[in-house]
Amino acid sequence: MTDDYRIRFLIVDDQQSIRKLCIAIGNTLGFICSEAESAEAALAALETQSPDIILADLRMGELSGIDFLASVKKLLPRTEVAIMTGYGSIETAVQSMKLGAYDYITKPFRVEELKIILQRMAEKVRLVAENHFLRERVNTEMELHGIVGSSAKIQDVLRMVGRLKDTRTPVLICGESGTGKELVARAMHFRGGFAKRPFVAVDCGSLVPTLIESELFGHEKGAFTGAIKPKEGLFQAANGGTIFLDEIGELPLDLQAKLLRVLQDKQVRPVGSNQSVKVDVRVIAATNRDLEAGYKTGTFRKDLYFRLNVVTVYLPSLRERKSDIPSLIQHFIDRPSAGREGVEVTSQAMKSLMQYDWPGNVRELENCIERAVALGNGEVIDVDDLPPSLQAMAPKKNAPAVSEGYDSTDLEDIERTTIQRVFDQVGGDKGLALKMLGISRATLYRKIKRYNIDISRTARAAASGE
Ligand SMILES: Nc1ncnc2c1ncn2[C@@H]1O[C@H](COP(=O)(O)OP(=O)(O)OP(=O)(O)O)[C@@H](O)[C@H]1O
Repeated sequence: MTDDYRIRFLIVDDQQSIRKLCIAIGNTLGFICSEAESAEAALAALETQSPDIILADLRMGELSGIDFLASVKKLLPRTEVAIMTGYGSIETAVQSMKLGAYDYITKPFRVEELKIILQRMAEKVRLVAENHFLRERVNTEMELHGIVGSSAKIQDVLRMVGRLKDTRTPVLICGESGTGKELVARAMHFRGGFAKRPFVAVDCGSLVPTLIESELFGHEKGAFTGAIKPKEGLFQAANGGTIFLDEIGELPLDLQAKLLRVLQDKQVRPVGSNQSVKVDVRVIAATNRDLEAGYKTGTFRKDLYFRLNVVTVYLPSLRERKSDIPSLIQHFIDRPSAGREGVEVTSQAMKSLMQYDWPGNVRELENCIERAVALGNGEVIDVDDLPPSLQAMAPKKNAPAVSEGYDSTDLEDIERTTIQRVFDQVGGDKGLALKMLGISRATLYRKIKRYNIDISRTARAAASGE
């Protein structure tokens, strides 16, 4: 994203020679440059263009540089403005900084000096744009890649997400690895009223033990060797939003005590500081370990367990909800990153996918489908495209059909009943059905046709409580 983002630069100065010089510098930095000879002309130009950065002289015509700056900030709050000033007007330059100018440069300046300021401004603009882009992407992904599944177990989880999305209550999510704990935590955050606030995910299991405290709570300059400047911790970064503490069971006991204090006092103390900082953070913790057994054997603090465990959400393993496998597969095939909408799974391959036990749960299924899509011929996923452990489950080609396990009729039945049940639940609302099934519109229409599903009939049946 950063590489493609070309900065739009506007120079505002009444001296043509300065404008020419600045445009030449802007060009060497790869900017898209434009110019205006007065503040009025620049404001008129802003009606049709929105530069990312502006360099403006302080003394130009009738409108003062300060008024110009104030108008730009009002019109385009994300545009960065630097001020050029003569030697005598440094005070005004300082005033302009207070009003939100990025920096100032005194005339005459050296080319290198101006280049550095412009580069820094461009970097800031790119970072802000990138953050915005990432946030949007996460939101879009949340919309597109919601929690897929229509089994009763996953529907219970979705109901919990709905109930908890706007509260600040600590939540503990329990489930095997790859069952979607982080996805559910993100849904609780991004679907609720705090969605615009930060969501910070921390994998407690992968933090270096000696650095966990400073990572979580920050540190002061000189707090330890290598702490050359103060650093904000992840709790402060999540202020106002949610911190997701994954693999909480991996946290060493001394850190568990410190975390408990943070939860009780709602303040953190950076390493090396004698002052605490207030934080307002909603904690969602997750574990694939049995924490209750942990406190009984002394590896997890009982008081912390009860603090975190105000509400528990249990995520079922994939083998407990095999009926969701077809819609998850379709979801992974259809999503834009796979770029393979329309790929079908052969019934032999589907049979293996349904029989397998999925110890790595949805993550393993996701990897398996990604691999199969990449290896496959672009039209179908067959047994040969699956990992060896799944191929072993498939009956040999040309061998007589096995009687146990799922045959293709079972699979079609599962799919038909799943789609039917979803329509019953949503009362014929195709948009909602699409979300719950996690498949594309085209696939849904294909399946409705193939299974001859009468949506209006099911909707009426649902409405009349049949
Ligand atoms: N119900 C679901 N619908 C769609 N995708 C899912 C679902 N559950 C999990 N996934 C996907 O499976 C992958 C693993 O999920 P996630 O990282 O949330 O699991 P986890 O339980 O937090 O794993 P771990 O315990 O290993 O950290 C992710 O890519 C996620 O998007």
